Amino acid sequence: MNPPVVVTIAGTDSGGAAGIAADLTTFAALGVHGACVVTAVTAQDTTGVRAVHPVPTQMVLAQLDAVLDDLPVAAIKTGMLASPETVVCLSTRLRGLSGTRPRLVVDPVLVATSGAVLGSAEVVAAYREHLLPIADVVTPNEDEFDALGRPDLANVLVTRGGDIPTTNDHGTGCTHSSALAAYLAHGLDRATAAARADAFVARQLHLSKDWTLGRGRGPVAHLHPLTPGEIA
Ligand SMILES: Nc1ncnc2c1ncn2[C@@H]1O[C@H](COP(=O)(O)OP(=O)(O)OP(=O)(O)O)[C@@H](O)[C@H]1O
Ligand SMILES: Cc1ncc(COP(=O)(O)O)c(N)n1
Repeated sequence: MNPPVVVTIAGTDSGGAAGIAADLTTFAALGVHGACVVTAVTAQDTTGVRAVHPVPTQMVLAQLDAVLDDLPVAAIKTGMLASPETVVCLSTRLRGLSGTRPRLVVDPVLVATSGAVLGSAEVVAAYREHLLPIADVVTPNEDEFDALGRPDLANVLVTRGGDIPTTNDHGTGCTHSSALAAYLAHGLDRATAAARADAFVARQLHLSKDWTLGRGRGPVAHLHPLTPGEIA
């Protein structure tokens, strides 16, 4: 039987903790086929974001069209969208889809765990006007919820960290929203998918809580460790 297909529309993180790397490994862990549309390349590590190179909007749309024209997409997750044009054009494209529209999870990545600002005021305005109204679920953290003007919408699910003591939390928001999209693609309702996504992230944070990767906020584990016998 075919796995459900989920697309992430997001940026890269050269340190492998957040963005596309987190999304695709989370999809693999949860049994969905992952496709990816790259919106920006970041030079980033566990300590911060050094540089951002946005992908031109036309190239973002070309990637998305290639995926949508060919694959039976069950769910889409958006992460860092990098420019207001990309937010607006993407929203227009998604709103115009005919047939059964894929479930849409919008993680409005505006502030990184390191504190770096990843979305300008223009990006925020484009989210509010164009993307939030068509999302099934929007998953801002507290800072992003504030930046968006605390929208009073039924589809907004504010994420609030948790009580696992760890500083290895770089990529948790990406992992969480990707898990939510994967569970929706498997056919779960929103409340069940959200509860499962919380449980998945908690388990992954436990797996990586004692890692000492990098000098800053280390990556959350995205996959499950294989036993030595399974690897060799
Ligand atoms: N320390 C923790 N203990 C338990 N669960 C956690 C912890 N940190 C994060 N989570 C889980 O991960 C989810 C996302 O976390 P959080 O809101 O901190 O992400 P973020 O990286 O700030 O999000 P974004 O991608 O929107 O910037 C939370 O809803 C929660 O389920
Ligand atoms: C490319 C990219 N996408 C998303 C995030 C946010 O993730 P986090 O909030 O864990 O820093 C990031 N830092 N980089």
